[in-house]
Amino acid sequence: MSNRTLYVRAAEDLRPNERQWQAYESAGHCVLLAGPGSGKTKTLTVKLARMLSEDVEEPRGIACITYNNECARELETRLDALGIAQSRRVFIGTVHSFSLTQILLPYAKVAGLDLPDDFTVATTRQTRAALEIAHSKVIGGSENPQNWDLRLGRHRRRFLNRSVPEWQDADPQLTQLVEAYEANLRAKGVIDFDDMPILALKALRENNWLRKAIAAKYPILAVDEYQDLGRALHAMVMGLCFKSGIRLFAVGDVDQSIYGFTGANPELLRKLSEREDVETVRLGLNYRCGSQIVTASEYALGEERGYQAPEGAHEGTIYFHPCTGGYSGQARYLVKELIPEIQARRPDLHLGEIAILYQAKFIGDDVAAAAAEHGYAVIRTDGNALYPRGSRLMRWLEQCAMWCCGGWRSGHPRVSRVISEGARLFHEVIRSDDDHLEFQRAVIAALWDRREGTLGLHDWLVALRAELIRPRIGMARSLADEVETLDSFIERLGSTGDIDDFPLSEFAGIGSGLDRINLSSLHSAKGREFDVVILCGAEEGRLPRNGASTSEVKEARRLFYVGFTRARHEIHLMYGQAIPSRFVTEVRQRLEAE
Ligand SMILES: Nc1ncnc2c1ncn2[C@@H]1O[C@H](COP(=O)(O)OP(=O)(O)OP(=O)(O)O)[C@@H](O)[C@H]1O
Repeated sequence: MSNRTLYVRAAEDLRPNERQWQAYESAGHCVLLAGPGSGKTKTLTVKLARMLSEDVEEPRGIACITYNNECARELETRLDALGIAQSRRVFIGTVHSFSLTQILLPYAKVAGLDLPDDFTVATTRQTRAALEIAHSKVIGGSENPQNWDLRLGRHRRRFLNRSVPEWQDADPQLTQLVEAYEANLRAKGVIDFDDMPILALKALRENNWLRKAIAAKYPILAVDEYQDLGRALHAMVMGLCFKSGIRLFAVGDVDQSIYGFTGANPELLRKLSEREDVETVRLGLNYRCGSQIVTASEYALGEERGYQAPEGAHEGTIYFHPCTGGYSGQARYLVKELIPEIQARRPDLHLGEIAILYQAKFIGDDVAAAAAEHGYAVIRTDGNALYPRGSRLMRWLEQCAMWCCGGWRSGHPRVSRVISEGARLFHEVIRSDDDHLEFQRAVIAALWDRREGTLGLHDWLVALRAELIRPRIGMARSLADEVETLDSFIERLGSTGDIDDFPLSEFAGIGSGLDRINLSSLHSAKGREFDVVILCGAEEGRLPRNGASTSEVKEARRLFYVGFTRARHEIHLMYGQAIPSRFVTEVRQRLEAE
């Protein structure tokens, strides 16, 4: 099927929804504002496919930016279904990777950023060391220098323009710490994560030709999850879209803003939508959640938004589970009683359609331990996951594993896909057709001899690292931190590591995810959907936290709302019976009063 047929067919779903169709037909800057499950991402992806085919001529393309690697992963999957993959014409990724790969790596030198020619991305070890040295110089004392990490980041993101007097005056000690820290990084020839958008913005601001160059390559910029993207991206959008002619298609929801602690400000989206030169479209239907869940979601948010389920939608059910025994008691109840009960009631449901969401990773530890004890396979997406689920390198290795464990026979995934994704990952070193051919041969040779699900994952990864990754990584500057992720995972699997080695087939299963329960932090569940959502640890002290300020309580409430609205058919709220979260209590009381 041609790409055009794919998106034209997908667009037919949008046609009955007048407002989705309006956004699909928009010709200028467009901002789509809407609640959970309203089809923002769906409309964005179909519109993107259309714009790529009808509005942008080769070799020009489209850049699509989203909040984190998880969201980028979701977008890539959805665009893939429309026949669109990352390519020279299509950028899909975070604002950090856009800044690094589209602005800093190609243009840092000519843009006068004063970075060493061969700068790379700092590893965690390097950033920690740089902070330690800066701390001993500027602050001193016996406290842990890493305690300053959050404040340091916030200060850097707050002052995107350092030529204002407040940069020196607002908090002189913190400014000195930032300057010493950055000087230490530069002395090592590296930049860190926060540097990426900050330096990219600086380069764009100071070089009109650079804005034109980006506009020439990407005449259209799409942004998903705008409410969480922070001030640097907003400033880039202002410059690129409203001064340099790039057309904007942005989607977001102020009520789902959950990254205030990193400096995101939902007001920026509101302001954008109020501009006269922007067509703002608001969607009102929630296609994801059953009608009861849609109604209750407004109780969860504590605001009336008037969202509705489409006519004929299923009802959906909200369950309350007061528990005893702390988080481990909730985890035991969950795997011993609740999940078996759901499986008995709905024998056709894949475990991959169930998500257990929580606010803190240590709750995930309890759930993971209980699940392991009862023989449930899980996929974790939180700070204690085996490896960061958003890692592009690990994701590619998962695909390689799927190919070795049967994909070579079934075509899921196809070898051409494994090769093209790998080539994109190593795009800095695979430049010519010959490079590509050589890479293709190396991938096939490395995987062909290892098509056996019972192989130990540790040795399999060590071999692929040696044959495919190490020979290319030296020149792939954008992948330095990814390799650190792989190295530390291999170390953890090794004989002195803290996790037992496991068979390749299990690793491949992580890639496909069908028969594994999803364990995820509430933050990482953003943008995703599941048939059954179990929100555990929904209690006072945790959601919201003890001592939370008014704005933190509001953000905790939005986080609860995001978790609540991931569910299609069932949402289960689980909490210590003596201390249900005030948000749970409100949902319950308002449902009882109906
Ligand atoms: N017009 C439509 N007709 C039928 N289903 C739709 C339509 N629009 C969206 N959907 C379905 O609704 C669900 C939610 O869509 P999507 O994930 O795009 O919403 P969203 O607004 O991005 O959600 P969130 O903000 O909660 O992440 C998806 O399963 C999608 O396929």
